[in-house]
Amino acid sequence: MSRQIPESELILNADGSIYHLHLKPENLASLVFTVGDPDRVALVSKYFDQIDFKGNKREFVTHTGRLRGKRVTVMSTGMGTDNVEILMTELDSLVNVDLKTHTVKPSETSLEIIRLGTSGSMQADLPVGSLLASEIAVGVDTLMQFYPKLEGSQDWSRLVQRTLDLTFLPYQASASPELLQKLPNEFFRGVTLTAPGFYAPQGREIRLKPKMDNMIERLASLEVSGLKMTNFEMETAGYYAMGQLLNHRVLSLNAIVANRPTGEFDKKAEKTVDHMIRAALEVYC
Ligand SMILES: O=P(O)(O)O[C@H]1O[C@H](CO)[C@@H](O)[C@H]1O
Ligand SMILES: O=c1cc[nH]c(=O)[nH]1
Repeated sequence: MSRQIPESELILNADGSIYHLHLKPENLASLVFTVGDPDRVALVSKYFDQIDFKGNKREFVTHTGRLRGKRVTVMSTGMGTDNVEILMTELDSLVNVDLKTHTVKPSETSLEIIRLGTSGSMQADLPVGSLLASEIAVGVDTLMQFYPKLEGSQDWSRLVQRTLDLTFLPYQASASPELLQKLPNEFFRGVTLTAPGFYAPQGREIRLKPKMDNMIERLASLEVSGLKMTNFEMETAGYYAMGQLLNHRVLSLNAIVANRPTGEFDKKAEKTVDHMIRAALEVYC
């Protein structure tokens, strides 16, 4: 008999749904698209053939339905890896924990989770309007200081730690190879820096000057095994690390809406995001 998880650790709402996501197991499909912005959920589910469930709590808005006969969920997460930790843990609990007995189920279920997010390019020749799949992500947040050590190469983590003179070791994790290999060639492949903020942690200056000079140039010139770092966003490394630890297949797709070296923002960002959504639904549904 596995450990009984205290009700203060696996918290359920009065209706039996899981604490933050406000979902019951039957509300979730095994293919889950995630977006940061709650308003983007409907921009994905409008392409479903039918929507059978709608729910929301805080920044977590969920629609579940069917597309071409396949059951599919889309949900929003808000911004940042702190939200991703909640999302991944509660999604995992919905499929791998018996919510009635508060015990881990004897057999494990693996979800397919695909992030459809926006991102800023670090490379002048990765223009706004492009689509990019994060092959590797490096998290410069401290989430993984609290979880077991990740398997696999941490070469990028050490290089980024030295380059940014960080007092802690960042973490590195990869996309699901099965999900990645299904993508058409119009998606660039890249190495993504997951930042714990949008402004100084991505080298932006409004009134406050980032502590670090030339952050974008420094990161963009790094190379490991012939790969360069390509883009900034705020969730992917959290997804990949939690996915690896919990055995779910995860892929992060990015609509490039800003080019940091050229200073350009995508005037057709909504179209670029829609293009990414349609391409992803075509491949995975
Ligand atoms: O467009 P989303 O999915 O929110 O993703 C990106 O946009 C937000 C910042 O504007 C961060 O969440 C970042 O990761
Ligand atoms: O530059 C960008 C654009 C979108 N999201 C980010 O996190 N950074």
